[in-house]
Amino acid sequence: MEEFKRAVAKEALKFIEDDMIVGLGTGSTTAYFIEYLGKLIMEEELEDVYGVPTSYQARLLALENGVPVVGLDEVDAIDIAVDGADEVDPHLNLIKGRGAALTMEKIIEYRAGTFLVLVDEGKLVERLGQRMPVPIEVIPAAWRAIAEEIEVFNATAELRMASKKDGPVVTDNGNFILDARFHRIDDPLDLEIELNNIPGVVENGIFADIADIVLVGTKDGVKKLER
Ligand SMILES: O=C(CO)[C@H](O)[C@H](O)COP(=O)(O)O
Repeated sequence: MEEFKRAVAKEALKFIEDDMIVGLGTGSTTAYFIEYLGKLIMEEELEDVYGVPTSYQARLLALENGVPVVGLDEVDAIDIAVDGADEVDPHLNLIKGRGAALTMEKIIEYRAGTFLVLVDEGKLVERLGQRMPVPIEVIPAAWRAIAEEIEVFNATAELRMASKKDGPVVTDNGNFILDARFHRIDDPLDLEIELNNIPGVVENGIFADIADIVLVGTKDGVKKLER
């Protein structure tokens, strides 16, 4: 799997040109991309490329690897955003947010000229929710009420607990994460909108209709899927 991640991260570099503003995703696959991007910038093979991080993780990695960072409010536009995903369906709808960075990821990726997704073939599914729950970022005070309300969608939601901290995961925005398992997701776009209509929901991890290109690491090399 690490080999596939490195392969798609390398392939993603072909999409980056001088003078680009690049949205920097979160997770282990994007970490390779940030590392390789930093190398090209340090070797002056790419000039005037700036990264807009989607998380503290992406920001720290960018700084560590020599990718200059700017905030979303400092740029006029984002040329391309590069990020991983947890599931990809045949229409290139995604589930994201295992790393709890889904809100900033969606804010940046929605606005990118091109949204490029990097996955290995194990992330391809016939239907979203087949393997992974849908992460939902919620205002802390509302977590229990929202977890109960989500049952209306034939789903169960669990508060995500931290592993190196006592208590729940707290996102970069100071919120909690609910991981919701749906019996069946027939219409990802509809569910994405419905979930965001619940008061107290900040954002959810369904990314319907926004991925432009998905690079898939397979044992036969990197495959390109386009919408
Ligand atoms: O959505 C994410 C973080 O919020 C990640 O992009 C997603 O979980 C994929 O991560 P990885 O590349 O480590 O498998």
